[in-house]
Amino acid sequence: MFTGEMFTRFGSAIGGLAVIWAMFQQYIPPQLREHVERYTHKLVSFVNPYIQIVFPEFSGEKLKSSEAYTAIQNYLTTNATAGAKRLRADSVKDSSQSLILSMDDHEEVTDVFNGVKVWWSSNKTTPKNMSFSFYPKTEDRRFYRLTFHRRHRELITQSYVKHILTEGKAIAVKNRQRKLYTNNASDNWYDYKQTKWSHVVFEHPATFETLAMEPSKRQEIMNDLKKFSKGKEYYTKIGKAWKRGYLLYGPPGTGKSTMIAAMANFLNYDVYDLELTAVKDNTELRKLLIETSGKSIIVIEDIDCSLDLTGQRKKKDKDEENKGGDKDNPAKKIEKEEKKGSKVTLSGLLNFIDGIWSACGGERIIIFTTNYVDKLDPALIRRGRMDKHIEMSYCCFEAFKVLARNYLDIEDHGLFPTISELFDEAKVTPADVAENLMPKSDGEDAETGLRNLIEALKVAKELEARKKAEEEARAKAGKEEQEKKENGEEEIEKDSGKSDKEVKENGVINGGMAAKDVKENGFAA
Ligand SMILES: Nc1ncnc2c1ncn2[C@@H]1O[C@H](COP(=O)(O)OP(=O)(O)OP(=O)(O)O)[C@@H](O)[C@H]1O
Repeated sequence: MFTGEMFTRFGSAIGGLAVIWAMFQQYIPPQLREHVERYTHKLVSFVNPYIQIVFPEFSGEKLKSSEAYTAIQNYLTTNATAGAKRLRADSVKDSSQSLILSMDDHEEVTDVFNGVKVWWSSNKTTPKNMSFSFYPKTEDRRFYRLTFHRRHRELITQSYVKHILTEGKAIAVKNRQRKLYTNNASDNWYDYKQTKWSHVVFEHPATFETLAMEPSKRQEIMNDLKKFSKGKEYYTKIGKAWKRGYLLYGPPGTGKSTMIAAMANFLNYDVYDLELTAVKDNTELRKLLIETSGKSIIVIEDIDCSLDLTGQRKKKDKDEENKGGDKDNPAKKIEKEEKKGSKVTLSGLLNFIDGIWSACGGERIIIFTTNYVDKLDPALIRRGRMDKHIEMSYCCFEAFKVLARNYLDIEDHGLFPTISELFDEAKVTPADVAENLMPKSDGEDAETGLRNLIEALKVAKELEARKKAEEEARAKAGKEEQEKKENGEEEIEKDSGKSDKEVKENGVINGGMAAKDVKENGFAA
């Protein structure tokens, strides 16, 4: 127990030390002071069994932000701040809503690794008389200090520090604000009309859980993506660039864009939405490719409309040109040039997908989408380039159940059997189904949505039946026409056979008659 007397003694001892320290600072020459301080430190560390490692926020000659510091910050924020009493809240760049909590200055937390306890403290120093500073905004030098017992030196320096850095980096990848990039023409005068990536925060809510498609197909895609994202060693082993191409095809509204968002969220990748028509030429395309980061999905939507990439269309254009069509029609020519807008060629695009540059910068997924897969040049989508072809098709009952869960919060309903039957005969896209299920007013119940859908399915079924009947009628008419043609030809053949016979028997063809006449009458017709 402290008594009043002890407090007094303690106070006067501290006061005495402070006076000695002040005199030491003032009267002892700097060189001697340095020596004294050095030996004091040595003495203290000899007696003190604890070791300390300091991780400064900025390091190197150019005072670059230290990766280790950031990794430690992430690690401590996630794993150790539960024990901290004073936290600092910083807002996240590009997001007005998220905050990052980290240890406040001079706060200390503990961590345990393989049963060994360590101490982390967050500190800062403010250098005096800094006339010029490399530091952004502040002159404070922040650092983390790790303290541990010297008997664990090997474990901490060799395993724990490595563990912290790996974990911290993984947390950074997980927590990072993902971005959606698109290529726009630059506003700068010096590179006017060069396209550049610009970005916004990627915040699409689609996931594989909310994606309406057949469950086995969905699982197959998820497995494929997982295998790819963990396949660094495998790709190195087989000597192939770490990238994968997906072709998503199907009618509008079947969820191609939604699938891309779900893939990006599943893998935690950035998305580069490449507008090919805005790219000037192959060189610019390559430049854009090099600027993309790893862990990203590069998307070219509606590839069939993006460029004149199909062999057939090229051939058609050539034929037209040969006929002189566009040569004589300047307006048409200009219109065609404007439509082209870009000089990116098929070979330029193939190079983009699997040329030597496509291997730089880490793992990437390239996705093409199209509503008309038949229009694409087979070279563009052959396996190896577009490794996986995914058909996004009309809604089936299984896919509907996902949408019912998403939109109406129901797993089952008395109307489901009716809906299931209708799906067998009606072609509707998931977008149509979603639109019908979405409540139109507050308080609208699930049954109203389902009944709306049933009506829409009935209409679609009728349409489908009418289309089928029309097709059948057209096919029948075609067949009849063909038969008529064949019969007609037979008749003609019959007729012509008869006349041949007649000719043989009567010699009544012009030439024959003429010959006969000549013989009989002595003149030629
Ligand atoms: N499979 C699906 N799962 C969940 N929602 C879907 C699905 N398909 C479509 N939708 C809904 O329909 C809307 C349109 O879908 P999306 O844009 O993904 O279709 P798309 O096939 O890319 O169409 P387009 O070819 O016209 O670009 C989405 O916002 C989504 O709400």
